[in-house]
Order: sequence, then structure tokens, then C-alpha cells
Amino acid sequence: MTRALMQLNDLVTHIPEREPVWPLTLEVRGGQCWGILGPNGAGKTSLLHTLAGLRKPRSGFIQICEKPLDQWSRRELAQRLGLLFQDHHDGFPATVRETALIGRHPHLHPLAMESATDHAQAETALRLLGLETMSERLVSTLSGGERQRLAIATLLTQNPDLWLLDEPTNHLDLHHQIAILDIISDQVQQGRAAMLSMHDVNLAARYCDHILLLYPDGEACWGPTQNMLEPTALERLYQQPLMHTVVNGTPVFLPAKR
Ligand SMILES: Nc1ncnc2c1ncn2[C@@H]1O[C@H](COP(=O)(O)OP(=O)(O)OP(=O)(O)O)[C@@H](O)[C@H]1O
Repeated sequence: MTRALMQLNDLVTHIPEREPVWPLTLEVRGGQCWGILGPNGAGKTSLLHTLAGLRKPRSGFIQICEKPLDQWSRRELAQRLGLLFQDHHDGFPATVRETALIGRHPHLHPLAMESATDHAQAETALRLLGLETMSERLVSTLSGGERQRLAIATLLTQNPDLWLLDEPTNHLDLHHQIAILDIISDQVQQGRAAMLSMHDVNLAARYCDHILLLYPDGEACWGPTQNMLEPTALERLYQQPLMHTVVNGTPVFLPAKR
């Protein structure tokens, strides 16, 4: 059995002014890809930020690689866990290459310069994301989709075992959505684990082997994808009637028109 990279024990995300919600008790193992589905405001981002140690849970606890989350230093944690934010803000003026190289910082001594190997890892990641011709461009000149690809290239450069991704297909055209999800799948097949919040149920059905459903009233349920993508459960989740079919063995859902 593959190792548990993350364990949640009775975890309740702290969402201000919300009644206590369903506690989460689950394990994310190497080789697993978890999709988090839920309507706007259900708490997907809050959960991912809690799992990354950026906000305190209301109750319960989280273990990363079998050690409590709060016992890792930020640096040690960043060697194991990477978070893709939903929105990217420019900090200081930086080029595409410099930004991708930031992914190596958790692995470097605080005073060390990046080595040729670090540069090579950043170059490889930029190439994989189709950004190699833009490496000298300022990040502020990139389109929304290019910035999203750069954020994923930076995560690849960081090379964590556990990938937490908040809407990784945001801003991306169809080709790049699939390219990104294929990259995440490759990482998972190499024994890493991914947890991604998504709004596209059909992509979740194709790429995720486990699903966590977060309902707006705080209810949650989770399990293997084939058990979770039930049309009635999804209609209740999104308060939206759905049409449902199966294509090449994969369920496909379409919103029904009124
Ligand atoms: N700091 C805060 N203070 C008050 N309410 C907050 C705060 N942070 C988040 N919330 C609320 O918590 C709820 C969950 O927000 P969150 O961003 O986690 O939802 P989400 O499922 O990721 O939504 P979306 O699909 O729209 O991205 C929302 O109702 C949001 O307004």
C-alpha cells in the first residue's frame, strides 16, 4: 500500500459565521488524485488553505507525511507540499524564469544561489508548460492563462510530493486544461498525490480517482469517484438539474435547461 501523504482527523475548516460543519476524516495517499467539488462559497479554498497551513482549522488536526502539520517548519513543509492559489498577484517585478526558480527556494540554503541543476529544473518546467520562449518576459506582461501555466511550472520546479491546487484549470483554454491535468496525472502516477478544487464535474470524472463533495450547508461526503458522481447527489450539490450519459465508460453531465 502506498504511503499516506496527508491525514485529516475530524477536521473542521474555520469559516467565519458558519455553523460547525461535517468533520473530515480521510487519508490522501501517494498515487491518488482527489477532486474537491462544491458550489461557490462551499469552502473549497478555505479547506485547501487550511491543509496548506495558511489558516487554522476550527477543530481537528492534519498530518503531513505522518507528522502534525504545525510541527513542520514552513521551509520543510514547502519541500513536501505545494499550493496553487486561485488568484495570482504580482509581488515585485520578476521575469518568467525568475518566478519559476522561486520553486527551488525551499530546497536551497537561505544564502545559497540557485545551482545549474535548479536552473535546469526551472527550464524543464517552463518547456513542459510551453513557456520557454517567454522566460525573459516580465510576469506582468503575461495573459491570465500564461500566468496560470507559470504558477504550475513553479510548482513543478518546487517538486512537492503533495500538490494542492485551487481551480488549476482557471483561465485555461481547452487544450491547456487537458495539458495541465495530464501533467498532474503524470505526477500522481509517479507516486505523488494531488487534491484539486474544480468546477468541471466532467474533468473531475476523467482525472480524479477520489472525490470530496462539499455542500453549502457544511455537509461533506467523500470516496472513490465511481461511488461519488451520482446524478442526484450532484443535482443537490449544485441545485441544478442535470442530464447524464456515459461516454467510453466515463460519466458525462450536462446542465439541463429550464
Ligand atoms: N476571512 C473571511 N471572513 C469572512 N468570510 C469568509 C472569509 N474567508 C472566506 N469566507 C467565506 O467562507 C465561505 C467559503 O469561501 P471559499 O472561498 O472557501 O469558498 P469556495 O468553495 O472556494 O468558493 P468559490 O467556488 O467561489 O471559489 C464563503 O462564503 C466566503 O465568503
